Amino acid sequence: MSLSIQNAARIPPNLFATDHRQRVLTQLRSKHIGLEKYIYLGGLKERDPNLFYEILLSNLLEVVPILYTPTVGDACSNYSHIWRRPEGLYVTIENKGHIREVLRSWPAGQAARIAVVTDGSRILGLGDLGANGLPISIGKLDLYVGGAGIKPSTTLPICLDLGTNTQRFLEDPLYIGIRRKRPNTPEMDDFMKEFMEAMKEVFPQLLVQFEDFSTDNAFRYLDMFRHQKRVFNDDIQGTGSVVLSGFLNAARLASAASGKPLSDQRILFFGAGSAGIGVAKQLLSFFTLQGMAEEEAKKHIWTVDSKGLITADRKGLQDHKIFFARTDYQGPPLTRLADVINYVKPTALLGLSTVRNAFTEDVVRLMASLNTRPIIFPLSNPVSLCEVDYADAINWTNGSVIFASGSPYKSVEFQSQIYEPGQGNNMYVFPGIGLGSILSKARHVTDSMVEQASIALATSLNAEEKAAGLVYPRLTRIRDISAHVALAVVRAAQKDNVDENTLFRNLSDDALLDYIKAKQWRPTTAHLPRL
Ligand SMILES: NC(=O)C1=CN([C@@H]2O[C@H](COP(=O)(O)OP(=O)(O)OC[C@H]3O[C@@H](n4cnc5c(N)ncnc54)[C@H](O)[C@@H]3O)[C@@H](O)[C@H]2O)C=CC1
Ligand SMILES: CC(=O)C(=O)O
Ligand SMILES: [Mg+2]
Repeated sequence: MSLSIQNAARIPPNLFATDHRQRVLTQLRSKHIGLEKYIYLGGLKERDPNLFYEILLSNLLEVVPILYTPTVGDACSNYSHIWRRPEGLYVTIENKGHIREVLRSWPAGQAARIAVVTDGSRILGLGDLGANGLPISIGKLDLYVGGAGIKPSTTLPICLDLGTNTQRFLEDPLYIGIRRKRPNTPEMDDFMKEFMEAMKEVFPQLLVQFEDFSTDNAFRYLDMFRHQKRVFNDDIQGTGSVVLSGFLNAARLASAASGKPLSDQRILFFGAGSAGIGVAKQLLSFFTLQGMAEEEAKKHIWTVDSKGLITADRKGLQDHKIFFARTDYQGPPLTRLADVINYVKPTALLGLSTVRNAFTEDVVRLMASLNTRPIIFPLSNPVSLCEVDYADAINWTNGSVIFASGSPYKSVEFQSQIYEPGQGNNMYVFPGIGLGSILSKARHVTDSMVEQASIALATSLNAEEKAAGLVYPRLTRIRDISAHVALAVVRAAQKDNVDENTLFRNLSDDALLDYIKAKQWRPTTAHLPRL
């Protein structure tokens, strides 16, 4: 018997590709725990990557919350226990001195175009998970493939294993990382410099997305490398971009309801870490795009951290908090959120604090009493750390809230009406920022590329989405949206003269959009399991 006949005989006679897709979905749906679904999908990706991406693309609303927030949070928290096979690259502090060789071991070699790199020190809002952080890099890259059509073989998930300061992992016999505490700043700086140099040498075309570094290091390494390398920070820039976008649409809805000018927005940030300050800086554009000077725009933004309203007279203020520290508040420290709201009278309350249910009934009702349509964005991930649940926000505002959360919520029925939440998550922009940067071979990711991505997303709502009062487009359109975002990113790269690939300069927008869409990788359909 020939080998091919032997192989064919291993496929059951009545196996058809369409049925098999349904079989896979049935198997997935038979699992009732998120983490089990995550493990199942990981196995599917290993067995049949094509089918995995097909299932992802045709069931985005069901599958994204498993591969990404919230379930990826469980996967990271438990990664040492659920680990099955190598899925990405670990570069450890012990590799210092020969990081190039470690990078060269990546099977796809120079084909890599996009790497998501975490050091596991602040995974979502779950803290220092050390080497368990790898699934966040994998999940983000699944969205690059699903959302933007980046070819799977060109993606590179990396976890930098520099140790962990979380004692329970150091004591866990199954912990997969190096058993040591994290290095001090000079040691980490040396490591990061060697790592980034080696990345550029081994993968000259590669764009690096920094992900879930603890706040100080997030700002530090973005500042250190952004003007030398192809790199951006998703938590600072990606989140800034996506929230500006949702905010542009939310402010229009609020302004239409109140009759007040758009520029009257007063924005209160609850949480002032990499995400909070990253978003606050990007939201300055909301005002400057309307012609306001930056100094004036800054006056429309207040920030709160675990010690209360951030004021310039506070001792030992971390560097990243200084820019928005208020100089105009005199009085005792304002530590209760309700007191800060009574003082600031915000039109918008944005949560990036990791504090579950911090937006209590009092707080939400207070926002509703101050505004016809209060903008409330509880953006902390995963759902277990969200500042307020959607159903509560709808109930406590009698349906008037304009809402977007970091992790997904289901629609809510209130007084016989269905309300649909927005999801203000950087997943709406990083795939398009990456795609546009890769296609234009951008030397750097400039501020204008990030801002234009945001505007492209904000203007991508179709008539039906606008009529439904949404602030973000539906996720099911993510491929199309990412293509529009990528187009805006390419154009901004050209204006900033950072496009090494200048071939697109003479193309019309329509022609370039067609080109981008044609470049999007798609899984082949109607196949049977591989032998
Ligand atoms: N929706 C999205 O796309 C994104 C959401 N995030 C989420 O944002 C959250 C924060 O991330 P980072 O800024 O990097 O973390 P971080 O830990 O640096 O920042 C948290 C901030 O919240 C403040 N805070 C903590 N407890 C508080 C309390 N009781 N009252 C007031 N403020 C308090 C801290 O002082 C700090 O300023 C995480 O949950 C993360 O998942 C981050 C990036 C993107
Ligand atoms: C969404 C994301 O990047 C975060 O929560 O860190
Ligand atoms: Mg992140």
